[in-house]
Amino acid sequence: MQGLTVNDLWANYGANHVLQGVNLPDLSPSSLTAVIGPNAAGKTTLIRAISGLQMAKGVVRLGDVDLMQCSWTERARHVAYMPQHLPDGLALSVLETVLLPAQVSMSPFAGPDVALQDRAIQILSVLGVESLAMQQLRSLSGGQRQMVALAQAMIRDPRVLLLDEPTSALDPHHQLSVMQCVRSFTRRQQVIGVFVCHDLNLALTWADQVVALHQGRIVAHGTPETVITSDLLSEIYNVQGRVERCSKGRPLLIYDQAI
Ligand SMILES: Nc1ncnc2c1ncn2[C@@H]1O[C@H](COP(=O)(O)OP(=O)(O)OP(=O)(O)O)[C@@H](O)[C@H]1O
Repeated sequence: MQGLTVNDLWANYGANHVLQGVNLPDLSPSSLTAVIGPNAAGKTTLIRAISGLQMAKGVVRLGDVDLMQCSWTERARHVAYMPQHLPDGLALSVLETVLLPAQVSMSPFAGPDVALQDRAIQILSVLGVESLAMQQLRSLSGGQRQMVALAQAMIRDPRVLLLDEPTSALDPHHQLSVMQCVRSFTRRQQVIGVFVCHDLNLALTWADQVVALHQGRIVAHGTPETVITSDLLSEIYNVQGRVERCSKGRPLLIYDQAI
């Protein structure tokens, strides 16, 4: 099985050293990992560095493949990144937007790929937004655009799926359906899933493991309940809080106050 290895990863914006030797635990196929941490901790930079969109130094390997040495196209075949927001001003329909990255490597003279279009519709339908297929992207709400961005990443059939706050604009129903969809996609296709989130209850509920990033360094990793603790909340978020059990026995994070 082709696990993802990230070791000693460094990235900076000028004098701002955003990632300072990040070592992730081994990320295995079919697993879902949440990256948590306060604002400006470096979470987006980390997953962009893994995808190759952000310049970085260090080790990023997928099984035997050294992703740092791959061409951009080869890296993009292995790794898909879903941004927090799709760029504004794209004069494309939803279907065209979803198909765009999957068609980049095709000849401009190739006819329409019907199988790919069917697959795009099928992914939109799993996300519950197939009725939007012919609408213009710029006419959609923030939450609808977020689901289109997810469909765009999924259609590429990546080995690694990197999601930047995939549910931040979604209502509770769509948060649940998107996370169910992501989890079944990673398990069924043996994909390595990584999502950045600020909603720690989302991490407690959906992640197999959690990585906590603070000031560009990993300060904790492990199962959700071993990482998301009162101590961690006060240490990196300056918040007093606790993990309780709901009536169904599931862990639930309660925030008491800012410190
Ligand atoms: N394009 C950029 N140019 C310069 N500095 C940047 C750029 N993008 C991010 N930074 C800086 O890098 C640091 C880490 O940013 P990053 O977006 O990775 O953090 P984050 O943990 O994802 O934050 P948030 O939770 O607020 O989204 C911040 O100090 C930010 O100001």
